[in-house]
Amino acid sequence: MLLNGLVVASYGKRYGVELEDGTELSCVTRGKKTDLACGDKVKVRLTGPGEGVVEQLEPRSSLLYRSNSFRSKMLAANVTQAVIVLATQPSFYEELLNRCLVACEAAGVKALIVLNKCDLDNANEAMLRLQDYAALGYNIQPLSARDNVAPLKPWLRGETSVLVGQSGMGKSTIVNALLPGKMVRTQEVSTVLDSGKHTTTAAHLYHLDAESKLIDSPGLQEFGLHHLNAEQLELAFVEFRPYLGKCRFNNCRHLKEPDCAIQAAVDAGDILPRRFACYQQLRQEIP
Ligand SMILES: Nc1nc2c(ncn2[C@@H]2O[C@H](COP(=O)(O)OP(=O)(O)OP(=O)(O)O)[C@@H](O)[C@H]2O)c(=O)[nH]1
Ligand SMILES: [Zn+2]
Repeated sequence: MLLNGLVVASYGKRYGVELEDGTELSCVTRGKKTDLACGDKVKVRLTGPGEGVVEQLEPRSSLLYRSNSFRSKMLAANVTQAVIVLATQPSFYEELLNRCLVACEAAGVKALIVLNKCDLDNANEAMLRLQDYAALGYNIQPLSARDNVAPLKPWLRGETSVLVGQSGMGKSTIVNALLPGKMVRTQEVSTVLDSGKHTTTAAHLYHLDAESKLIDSPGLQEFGLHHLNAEQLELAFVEFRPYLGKCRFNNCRHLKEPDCAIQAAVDAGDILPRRFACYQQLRQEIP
């Protein structure tokens, strides 16, 4: 008999799968397949007490992943929104923010930018840096998760959100504040220590309420986008869209080609040079 399940934890080769009655099974996949992500809907077969095997994967409404030339890593499936966590200190890498935004656009997932640690005194300066992203249409929520996580809650209602961000930005603090009493990350460290593994490979899905889910993913240091093709990449820069198809060459890469409409928009001040530079760097990573 096959049971409906939701992947709520991913530890490399093992998955935590929650059944409809709320119980959680420790599951493996058939053969060498390890292509499941937190948020995946699956069908499982019980193999023993608390154990099962994943037999089927349901179609996904979205899949967020990152990749370099060697491998790709799925971050979360069936999410409606990514919450990109930045902080006033340590200062965030704008390139990583852009890579996250591009991944969201390519996956058809909304992006919310959270600027955490706004209690620190360089908050205004950091908010100013983000105004350019507000102008592009992205929502930005200032936060001081250590003091009060309430301003984040309305954004999460009714959504399946994945938290992404560099280490040290405050993701654990946010998750713990949203799920008081669970001490989520701390608990994870101790269970994983037993197996001698690092915590950083595990992602977890939590129910905030009946309609809202939150997936906590390990801290990112890099965000490769090797899985995108040239067309997906240019479309993922939202401000490029009005100019696409207007270059002299219809296969223009917007790198050094003459009569490039994107370059012209940069020169006219309609596209930010920082975003254009980021595009060019990503474009060079694509064959
Ligand atoms: N001032 C201030 N510090 C905060 C805030 N939120 C988190 N911190 C601190 O920032 C540091 C990093 O926070 P974490 O929540 O561990 O960061 P993280 O993003 O989960 O990091 P990883 O676990 O490495 O992914 C800790 O010392 C927190 O106490 C905040 O709103 N204000
Ligand atoms: Zn061009």
